[in-house]
Amino acid sequence: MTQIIFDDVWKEYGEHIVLERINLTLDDHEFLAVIGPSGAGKTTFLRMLLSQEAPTRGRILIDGEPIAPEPTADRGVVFQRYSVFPHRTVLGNVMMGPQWAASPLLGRLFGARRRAVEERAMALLTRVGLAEHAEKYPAQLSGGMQQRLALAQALIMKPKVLLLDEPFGALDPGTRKQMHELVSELWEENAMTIVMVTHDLPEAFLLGTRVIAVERPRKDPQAPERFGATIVSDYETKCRIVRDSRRFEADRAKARLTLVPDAFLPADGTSAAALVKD
Ligand SMILES: Nc1ncnc2c1ncn2[C@@H]1O[C@H](COP(=O)(O)OP(=O)(O)OP(=O)(O)O)[C@@H](O)[C@H]1O
Repeated sequence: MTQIIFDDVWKEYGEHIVLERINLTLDDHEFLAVIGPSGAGKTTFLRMLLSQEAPTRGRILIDGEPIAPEPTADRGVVFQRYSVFPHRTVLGNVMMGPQWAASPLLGRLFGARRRAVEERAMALLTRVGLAEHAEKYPAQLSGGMQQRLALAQALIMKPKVLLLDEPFGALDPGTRKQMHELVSELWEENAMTIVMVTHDLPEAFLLGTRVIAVERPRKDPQAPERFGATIVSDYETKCRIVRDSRRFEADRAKARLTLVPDAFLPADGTSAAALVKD
C-alpha cells in the first residue's frame, strides 16, 4: 500500500519559480503520467519524488511520512538513456543493487547469498526477455534491450514507487509498442506505483490510470521566471473512461461480439448500434 501526497509543494532556484502550488494525492498502485511543455518542470517533479531535489516549500508524504531526504531503494528510476553501467554485464547490472544493499562496503556477495541474488536476477531477465543476453555488456544491446535491462535493474529492488523519465523517448515506434506492453504488465504484476514523464500524449493515456498536465497558468512577459508551473489539468475521469472502454473492447472481442452500427433503427429516427454474435 503506497500513498503519495504533494501538499502545496513549490520548487524555486533563486528567483526562478519552477513549480508552484502542487497539490496531489496519488492512491496505491496508481500509474501517473505527467505531461507538459518543455521546461515546465516535469523532471524537477520527478527528481523531488526521488529526493534528488527538495521542495523549497510544502511537503511530500509517502504513506503519511515525510519523504526520505536521500534517494532510497524503495524508489527506482529509469531515465531515457544511460541508466545502466556500461562496464558491467547485463547480469552484473541487475545484481548490483541487491549486492550493494546487502554488502555496503564491498558491493559483493559470496556463496549461497550470491547464488540467491543471481537466481532472482536471472528470473527478472527472463521476465523482460534478456536471459540469453545475460553475459553481454550494455553496448552490445539495442536501445530497447537497454531499457528492458534498466527496468530489470530497478525492479529487482522491489520499489514501492517506480519513476520513469521519458523512458521510451529514444526508441523506434515498434520497440516502443513492445515496451508499452511490458511496462503495463510489470505494473500489473508488481505492487508499485508508477510516475512517468512523457511528451507523448497517446502514450500517457494508453498507460496512465491518471494523467496530469503541468503548465504555467500565469505568465509575466517582463519576468518569465516570476510564476511557476502547476497542475492545470487532471484527467482522472477521462483515464477511467478510456480504460473501461478498452476493457469493454477486450470483453467484446473475447465474447466474439461485433458492434454493428444502425443494426436497428428506433422509431424516432436516431442512430443506434447493437452487439451481435460473430
Ligand atoms: N539544478 C537546477 N538549477 C537551476 N535551474 C534548474 C535546475 N534544474 C532545473 N532547472 C530549471 O527548471 C526548469 C524546469 O526544468 P525541467 O527539466 O524540470 O523541465 P521539463 O519539463 O522536464 O523539461 P523537458 O520536457 O524539456 O525535459 C528549467 O527552466 C530548468 O532550467
